[in-house]
Amino acid sequence: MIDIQNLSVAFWGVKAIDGLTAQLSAPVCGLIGPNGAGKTTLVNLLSGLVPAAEGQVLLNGQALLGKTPIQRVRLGLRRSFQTEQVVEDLSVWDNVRAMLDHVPHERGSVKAQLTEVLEFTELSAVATRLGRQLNLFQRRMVEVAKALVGTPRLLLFDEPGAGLTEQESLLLRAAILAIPQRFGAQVLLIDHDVDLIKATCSQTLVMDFGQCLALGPTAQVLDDPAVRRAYLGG
Ligand SMILES: Nc1ncnc2c1ncn2[C@@H]1O[C@H](COP(=O)(O)OP(=O)(O)OP(=O)(O)O)[C@@H](O)[C@H]1O
Repeated sequence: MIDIQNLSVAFWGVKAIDGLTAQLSAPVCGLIGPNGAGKTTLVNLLSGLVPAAEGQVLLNGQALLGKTPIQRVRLGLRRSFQTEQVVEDLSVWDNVRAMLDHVPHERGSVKAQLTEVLEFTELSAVATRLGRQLNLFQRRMVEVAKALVGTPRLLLFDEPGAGLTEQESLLLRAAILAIPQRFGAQVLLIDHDVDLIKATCSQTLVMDFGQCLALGPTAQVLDDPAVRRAYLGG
């Protein structure tokens, strides 16, 4: 559960997030909005990369703001970036294993955990392949696998579907949908692919000019005339 209370983030006096209040409780939540709406700023704020000017954010009841990025990782917060952070000279196995050096891991042995997340992300067959030998989809799935090791509680996925083929997008969709139950983590998904949002997110927050334009069940939100005007061009 992400509880955002009256949150503002400013860059040089310009408010990228402006008094945002939202309770995101669904297992998979969508975050959409036009370019410049403040979506990436919100993810950066949650991960501890930018400070808040005011407000509060609670993750499962625990205050996030004021904690360092690594303290947030230890609380179970994980994120993927728009540009994948795969180490080119490390194998898939070692890319994911490197993440385990930084996170508490209680679920069985290292080997068992890596085997589990590589199987879940359909990367077992390429576990020994180097980062630079992977295609875009495999690189994206390495990001997902890295987010799943340890004890994740909240996964922030920033446009994981961008540039994927329809078939790859379907595989990603199935993985995202299965995460909450299989790993006990909530997912916050930013993507411009409305079909991906519709298929995976039961609750969606629409941001515009750093504010909440709409929040609620995804189908209802996407039908909202204000959302259609601001974002869907209808
Ligand atoms: N580091 C920064 N310095 C100054 N302004 C910034 C910075 N980061 C973001 N902004 C501004 O904050 C606003 C929100 O940007 P943000 O990247 O969060 O939007 P977004 O919704 O993620 O957009 P997109 O869909 O294009 O990724 C924009 O006006 C942007 O120019």
